[in-house]
Amino acid sequence: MSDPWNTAAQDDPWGTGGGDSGPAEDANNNRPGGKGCFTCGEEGHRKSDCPQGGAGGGDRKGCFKCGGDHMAKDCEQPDKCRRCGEEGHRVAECSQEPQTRVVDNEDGTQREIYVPKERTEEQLFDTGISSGINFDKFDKIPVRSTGTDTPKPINDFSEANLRSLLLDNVTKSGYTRPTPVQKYSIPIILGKRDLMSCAQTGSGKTAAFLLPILHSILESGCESNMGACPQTPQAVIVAPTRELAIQIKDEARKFSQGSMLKCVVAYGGTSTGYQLGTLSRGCHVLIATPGRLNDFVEKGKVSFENVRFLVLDEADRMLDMGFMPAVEKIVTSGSMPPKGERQTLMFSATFPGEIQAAANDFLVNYVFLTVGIVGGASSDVEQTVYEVEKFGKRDKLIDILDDKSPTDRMLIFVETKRNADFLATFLSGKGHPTTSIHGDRLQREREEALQDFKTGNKPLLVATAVAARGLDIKGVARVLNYDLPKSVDEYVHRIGRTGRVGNLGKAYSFFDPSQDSDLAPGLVKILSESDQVVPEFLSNFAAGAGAGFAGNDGFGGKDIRANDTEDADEW
Ligand SMILES: Nc1ncnc2c1ncn2[C@@H]1O[C@H](COP(=O)(O)OP(=O)(O)OP(=O)(O)O)[C@@H](O)[C@H]1O
Repeated sequence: MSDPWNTAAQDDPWGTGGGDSGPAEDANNNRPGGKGCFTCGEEGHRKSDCPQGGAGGGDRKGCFKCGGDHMAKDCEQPDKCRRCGEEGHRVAECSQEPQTRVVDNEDGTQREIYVPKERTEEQLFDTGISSGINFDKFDKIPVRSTGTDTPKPINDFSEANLRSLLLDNVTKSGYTRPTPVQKYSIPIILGKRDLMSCAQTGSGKTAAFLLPILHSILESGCESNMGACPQTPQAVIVAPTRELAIQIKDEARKFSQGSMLKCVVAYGGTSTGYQLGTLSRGCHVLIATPGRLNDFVEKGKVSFENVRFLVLDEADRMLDMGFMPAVEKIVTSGSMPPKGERQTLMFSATFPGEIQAAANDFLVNYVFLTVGIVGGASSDVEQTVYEVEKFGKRDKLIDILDDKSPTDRMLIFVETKRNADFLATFLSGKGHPTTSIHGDRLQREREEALQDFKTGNKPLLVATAVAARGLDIKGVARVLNYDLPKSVDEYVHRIGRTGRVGNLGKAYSFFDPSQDSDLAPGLVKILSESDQVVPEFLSNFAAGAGAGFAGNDGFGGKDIRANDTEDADEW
């Protein structure tokens, strides 16, 4: 019988179609362990380039066990498991868990095939941040929705008629009341409407889309789908970074615990074979970064034919210049139901007008929901901006560190990957246990760095923008913009890693006039809107920069549709 998950694939370490770690990881047809061409057994080329023919349609097929001129099934050598290396069974029958391993590349270098560790069910309930002293103030934040026939908000989770299993898990997560974005978004999504939802960082947007989606899928009854190929998830959630995708998957697993529902994550830098193996066991909700998602669709392992919900988390980041082509590819993929047939949901704390215009193409008759100021900073974050020139930054950082308890966690943002490593080494040398996260680190190192930071083993984390969005980490008391970002929206996301769900936090920023003067007007606006002290030097730079700033436009932001006033409710 043919095996759609390719369990006998020659280049498949987990029996599921591949195991490399880059986005196009299975495209190379590398032999296990990198030992030569599959067709002729020679090293130095791939089977697709083999002069004897091969992947390109040639009829010679070298045995993947011994390299001989016959099919593997006719080989006299015993089967050897590609996972544990033992004879007598194949990978599909192996009882050992897949593990991270290092393989040789054709060019003599090595690469790591990373298999992440799954959180246990109990650990899932341990990760969320407990609500803080200002949680009740959330209810005072003005909420506005525009669009026709907008479903009315709920005041309590019980009013949403969610499945009891979900309500139990919400209670087990420590949620007593919905946050404003949850009060409004849950009934809108349950009312089968498209939604563009904008609410401040750390205000519970993840549960706002997960709960109604999980409810709807559970209501319709979820088949196991075990072994089906392609897998046909009912919900696809796209996130801009790997760590955010993992976090959303863990939240989805947490809320659906005790049900048949399968929530699977797919992201780059990790063994595709391992991820496909997980996927092959069934998938109702797929959370993914765009590159890996498109890769799986192209490989025929995922089809969107059953998609009822498409979520773009951090929607503005998903639709900015860098991500737009990948997102368009997902949305226009042949199997994706057209807008109107699927529900499309977008969430972020920032929504610039041009991004709303782009988003318009993906939504139909949508509700535009704003909780507070579009693009506004959380008022629970105390913001301080220092004027510091490039060469004064390190001393100023040490001053700030000396002023904090050594166990307080602080997230330090820098602009370049090189500087992240450099600063982490410098701080470690000064006796401050520090780790770093950025795009040049191996995925295993990235996840280990986050874990070290979360546990407090390394209370300082130096990061590039990769950690700016969505990450929800307990006990982050302070954020420092060692280098300020280029846009004020990115500033809002960065400082939003602290001061979450009603907890208080502090954000420091080093304003270097030679680099950051264009940001001054935007910063002044953000600081003023969130009742922070605006330093005189910053006002002066802002006045000098003139009208260069085109940021948000105050409370409620603006629904870019012409009928902004139609059926507008303000609460
Ligand atoms: N109703 C609630 N009661 C208490 N805690 C909640 C509630 N809803 C969410 N939380 C917790 O609040 C924290 C922040 O939630 P979440 O990460 O969804 O925020 P967000 O709005 O998506 O933030 P960001 O814009 O930074 O991505 C999480 O730890 C979550 O578990």
